[in-house]
Amino acid sequence: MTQSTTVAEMLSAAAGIDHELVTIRTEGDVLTGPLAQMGGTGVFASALRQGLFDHRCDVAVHSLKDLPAKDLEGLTIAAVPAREQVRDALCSAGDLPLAELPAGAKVGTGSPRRAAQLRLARPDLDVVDVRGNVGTRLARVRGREDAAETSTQAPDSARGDLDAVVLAGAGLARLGLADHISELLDPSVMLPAPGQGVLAVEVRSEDAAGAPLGSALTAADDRRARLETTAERALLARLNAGCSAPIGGLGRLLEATESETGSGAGSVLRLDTVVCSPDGTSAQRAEQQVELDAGLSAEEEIAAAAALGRRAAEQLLAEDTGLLAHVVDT
Ligand SMILES: NCc1[nH]cc(CCC(=O)O)c1CC(=O)O
Repeated sequence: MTQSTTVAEMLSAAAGIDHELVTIRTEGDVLTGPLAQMGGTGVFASALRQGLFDHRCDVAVHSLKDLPAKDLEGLTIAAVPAREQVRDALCSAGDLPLAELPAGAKVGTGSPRRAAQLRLARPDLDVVDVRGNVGTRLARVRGREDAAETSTQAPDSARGDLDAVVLAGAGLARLGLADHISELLDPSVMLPAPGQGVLAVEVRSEDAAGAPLGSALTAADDRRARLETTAERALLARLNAGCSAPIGGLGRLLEATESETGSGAGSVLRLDTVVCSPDGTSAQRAEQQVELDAGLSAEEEIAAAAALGRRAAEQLLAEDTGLLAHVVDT
């Protein structure tokens, strides 16, 4: 609701039109139990997409990370606004960083990707499955019991029973809860999910260009976020993996002045990836980059970003350590 309000206000101001917020409950909101066992991708996205097809709404606002990596006929991701905080955040009792959590500390996450990387970094931790919205998860941390929204008070048994939780920094930032962050985890320790921290504004394809929304959508699209997430999602698509797979991927656009290639005025798009065994005992990594020539058109840049994601996937598949077979349908 917070994300959708932000996007609705931005689009309606840019297009000079009114808007109405349409609330759609998704399976991901309603079903309980581990997210990883909910039958794969789309638990947050499918109901919103049906709302577009049914004309119950004209614009759907997703967390890009929750959208299946393959395009859906008839719908277009017409805008990818600028990325929020991309890192995962540790929220701990006493504000301890990950390295200083006591041995055996109970750390909550519902994400196989976060669980596996936590175990890789700290095999001694007790990683606990948690669900619920951000406030409910924060309230599981000792000393942060008051973080739960009053409307969603969890039972006492599920409050203050953990030493820490790991949540997306972006979600905390968007909800004004960033002061609960004890440490933003470095991507060398915890690679975020492909698409993390980025919203996807989806419309029926025939509405993507032209009045009244076309130019407002174009203005809302951020080149950096578009390129980085195109590479990240191409990785997932090529691996046939969804957001519940223990796979991290982070694209980074390094502008000409920051990139170390020293050639031309182009920028460099870099993609770091990790595939983890679900138990967090092993991991496979691939790093790839591509130079984006200053003369490329927007379409050519996007095609190069998608090729980068596929190349990283091919590298992971070629190395064939046996790990991928456990986490995706290859
Ligand atoms: N899977 C749920 C989900 N989808 C997007 C976010 C966070 C916001 C974002 O990454 O944009 C979250 C919650 C979380 O991961 O803690």
